[in-house]
Amino acid sequence: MIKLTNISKRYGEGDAAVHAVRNIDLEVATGQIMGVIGESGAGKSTLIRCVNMLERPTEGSVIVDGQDLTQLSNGELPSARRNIGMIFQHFNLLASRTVFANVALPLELAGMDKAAIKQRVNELLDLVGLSHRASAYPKELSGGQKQRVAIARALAPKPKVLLCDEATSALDPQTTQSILGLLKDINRTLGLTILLITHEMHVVKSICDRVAIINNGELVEQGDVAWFFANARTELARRFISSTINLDIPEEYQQRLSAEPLTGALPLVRLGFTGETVDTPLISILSRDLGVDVTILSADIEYAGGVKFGFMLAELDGQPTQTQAAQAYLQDHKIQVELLGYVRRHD
Ligand SMILES: Nc1ncnc2c1ncn2[C@@H]1O[C@H](COP(=O)(O)OP(=O)(O)OP(=O)(O)O)[C@@H](O)[C@H]1O
Repeated sequence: MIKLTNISKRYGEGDAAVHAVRNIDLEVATGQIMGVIGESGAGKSTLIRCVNMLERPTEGSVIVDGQDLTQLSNGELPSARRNIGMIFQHFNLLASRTVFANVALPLELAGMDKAAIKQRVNELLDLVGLSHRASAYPKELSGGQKQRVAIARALAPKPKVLLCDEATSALDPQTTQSILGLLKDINRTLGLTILLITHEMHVVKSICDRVAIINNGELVEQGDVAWFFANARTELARRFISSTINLDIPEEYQQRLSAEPLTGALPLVRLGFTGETVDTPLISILSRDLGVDVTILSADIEYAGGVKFGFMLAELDGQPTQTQAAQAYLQDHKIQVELLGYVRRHD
């Protein structure tokens, strides 16, 4: 649905030039939710604004629904943009218009007749749960409600793609979750393709199917969300991931941890669950069939991108041959096993 090929965007010329985006290739399939994550200044806003030509890329092509937008003149862009809705961090509602009139605006501009506008706006307000606030003004709404109005307005021309520019960054955690839930619902019910940018990994984890990381204007890594959480290669990606997962080894265990398998010390392992992990009642099997007791120190197992993934820190208690067999069993079931060391028993 969206295909960016070799996109670069440079602001300014010569020594003062800023290369905000460099040689990015990115594809978002129809019906998918793709998240682009990066730190401040990485080039996220520039990239997403290139998708609807709010910024014209210096190089590369932007194909949305089969149409190369870089080939269109400024006069041809408005009609192509009807296929592409956009929402923003600060909502960008018109303060002088009611909720109803804000949502109606793109339909008025498209020349739709009044009765049809009324019907469509009412449908949209129903979809975003704001029918009861149709005659309110933006200043009378909460942040979450304002973003719902912005979503309804973006959906009014029935776009095939929705671009979300840090759409939840100005909202508190609970409101963020409700807006993300709404976006996911819309994605499912309308089959809408969504490209979002964010600096928060939990946004990606909550609703995205795929994720791409950008740094210094370049695409660093991309993949399915579940795969990514367990397999990310770069330090930056790991940093984003660990911002959502707390799997530190408790202090008390750190002190008793050694790299060598001292007599009587028990292996401490970090288990990684990915989209490929075979669903298995692993703790019962390790203890019943392999004679290994498992003590879970901490675990963060989540459901994202349609699969379970996450990590677990666990101590394996048994004879060395048994704990080795247990690790082999886990690996056979596509659980990643990282041996962190051996924990001495209390003196
Ligand atoms: N209109 C502009 N003129 C000149 N430089 C710009 C312009 N817009 C962005 N930049 C520069 O391009 C780089 C990327 O900015 P961009 O806003 O795309 O990053 P971002 O990842 O969205 O950051 P943030 O999360 O802080 O908004 C930055 O160095 C920024 O200063």
